[in-house]
Amino acid sequence: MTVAEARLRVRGLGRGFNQGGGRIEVLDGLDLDVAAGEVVTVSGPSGSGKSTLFTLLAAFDRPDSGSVEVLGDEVTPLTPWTSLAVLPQTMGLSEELTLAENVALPLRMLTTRTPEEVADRVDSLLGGLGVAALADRYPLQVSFGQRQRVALARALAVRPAVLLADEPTAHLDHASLSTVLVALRAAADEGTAVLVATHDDEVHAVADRCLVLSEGRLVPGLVGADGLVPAPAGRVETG
Ligand SMILES: Nc1ncnc2c1ncn2[C@@H]1O[C@H](COP(=O)(O)OP(=O)(O)OP(=O)(O)O)[C@@H](O)[C@H]1O
Repeated sequence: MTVAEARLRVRGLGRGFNQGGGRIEVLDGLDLDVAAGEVVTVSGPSGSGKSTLFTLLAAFDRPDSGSVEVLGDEVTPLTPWTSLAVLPQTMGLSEELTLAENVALPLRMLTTRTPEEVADRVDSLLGGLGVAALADRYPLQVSFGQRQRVALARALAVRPAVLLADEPTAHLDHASLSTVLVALRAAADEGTAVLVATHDDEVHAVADRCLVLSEGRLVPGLVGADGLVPAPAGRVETG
């Protein structure tokens, strides 16, 4: 993958923590490229460092070493959602706004769409994720899984260059899961580079590459619902 092709480019990422009088290096020279149009999954045993990695990729924390770039620019807390949209496990929806208003917010703030165009995009996203009927409710008036899909709609609203999604299917039934898989795949097909932390075999199945966090680096493979399994031939490449 060339520099121009990689929308998300991570080099030599390092992060360690002091623990019990010693120090553990959770990420140790991690490299990763994700190109436009790719869905890449990251899995790993509990404690392998997935949250640490996503926290650094989203610039919620600073690495000890290495770099994270989106579209050639170092990621910072000010990187706009049009470049890097983040779907954290906590989702971060505004409780004072309806679900439709939550999805409309980044469109209003970051794009020049007319109110009608914003409404159309919101309808389309909520419809695609099966939550259109809930548009006028507030986040605390819907289920966790419904909030999760609205948060995904909001993250995808501005067609970001890169989407980071942390366990986006963790609380979904099969029908809801399917809508999320379709939305992730559609976002990639429209050009977004999608990186998903997941242990869900159905997410692995729609991914272009599956990577496992092991000893502080990403290697081909996946950790699914049944634990660590070899990567399916032909679908997994190096990070
Ligand atoms: N702020 C911190 N201080 C000390 N140690 C930390 C800190 N944050 C994470 N760690 C340690 O770093 C390691 C990786 O943690 P992390 O939360 O990234 O793992 P994970 O793969 O996301 O785990 P899980 O799947 O259980 O959520 C763990 O050993 C954890 O105890």
